Amino acid sequence: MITLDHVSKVFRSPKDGDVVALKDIHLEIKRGEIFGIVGHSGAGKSTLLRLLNGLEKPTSGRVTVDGITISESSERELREARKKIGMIFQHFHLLWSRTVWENVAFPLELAGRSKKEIREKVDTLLERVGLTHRANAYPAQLSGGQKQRVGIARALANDPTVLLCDEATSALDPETTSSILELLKEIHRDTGITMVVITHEMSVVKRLCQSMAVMEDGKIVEQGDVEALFREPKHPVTRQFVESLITEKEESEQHSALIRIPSDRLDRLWGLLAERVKRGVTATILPDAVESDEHVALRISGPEEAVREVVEAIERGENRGVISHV
Ligand SMILES: Nc1ncnc2c1ncn2[C@@H]1O[C@H](COP(=O)(O)OP(=O)(O)OP(=O)(O)O)[C@@H](O)[C@H]1O
Repeated sequence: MITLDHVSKVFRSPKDGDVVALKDIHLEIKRGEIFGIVGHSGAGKSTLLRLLNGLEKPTSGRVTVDGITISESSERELREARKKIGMIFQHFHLLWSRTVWENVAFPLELAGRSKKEIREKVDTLLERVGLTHRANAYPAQLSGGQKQRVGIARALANDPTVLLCDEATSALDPETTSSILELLKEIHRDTGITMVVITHEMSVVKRLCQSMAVMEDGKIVEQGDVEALFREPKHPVTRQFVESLITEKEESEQHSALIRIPSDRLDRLWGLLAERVKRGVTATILPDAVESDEHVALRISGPEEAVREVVEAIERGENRGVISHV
């Protein structure tokens, strides 16, 4: 569906000299796939995406999208090709003086569709993204998530075969991100559209994409199946991205309970904990919270379910012992 064949891109600037944004990229994205491209800032992700809709031409190599050689197309051919390549952006890029309805109608007007066609299509798209009730609102009156829904409806106006997503959820809070990712998944399920998703958030790749490429310094350093790359990341940059997600997840899953027990019960507590340590439960004695030599305060930490089990077991087995929850 999408092929980049030995593509390089050099930006020539008389002031700053040459900037090599992409170096000998070879990439194939299958029809109907959701493909993630991750990398740190400046890795070349946006440049790669702009090559796919012909906003930039490669310095060398060939870019093909759905049978059209984008890298060799004329401006007129590109205008035609872009109708089939929708794009959504981090900052939405909506027309502020037009209503939601008029924003979605815009690409259809440009494509010369009849008024009736436009009316039907816009109504269907607004329903699809759940914004029928906001049709007459202006972008400034919408939440971030609603603005991105308008962006998605507009991108789908000409029934594209490819949807390019440039950091589409990076300006949104976690809850809104989830709802937009859900919407993109539904659209993919319903239409089979090929999606290219650029992001620096591994959680987005994990939830949305089937395959991915990791970029660094203008090159693809690793690519493949998302599950496989998460299971066995080889390149240090991939490992760094995977670890960033694990840390994020672990932090959100860590729970702790503070309890106070008689010191002479500690031995029995360690016995009880030993069975659970492999499930990620840890216990730390809190020296500052010790009120007397007879009692000790502990922090039990780990996954929520496992922490609850330990605390319940202490309460059950040593109910005379646990004085209180601190
Ligand atoms: N029009 C341009 N002129 C000169 N240099 C450019 C231009 N566009 C991009 N670059 C340079 O190319 C390199 C890759 O930039 P690009 O925007 O593709 O990276 P990115 O991975 O998308 O980063 P970010 O996430 O910060 O947007 C950078 O060094 C950037 O400064």
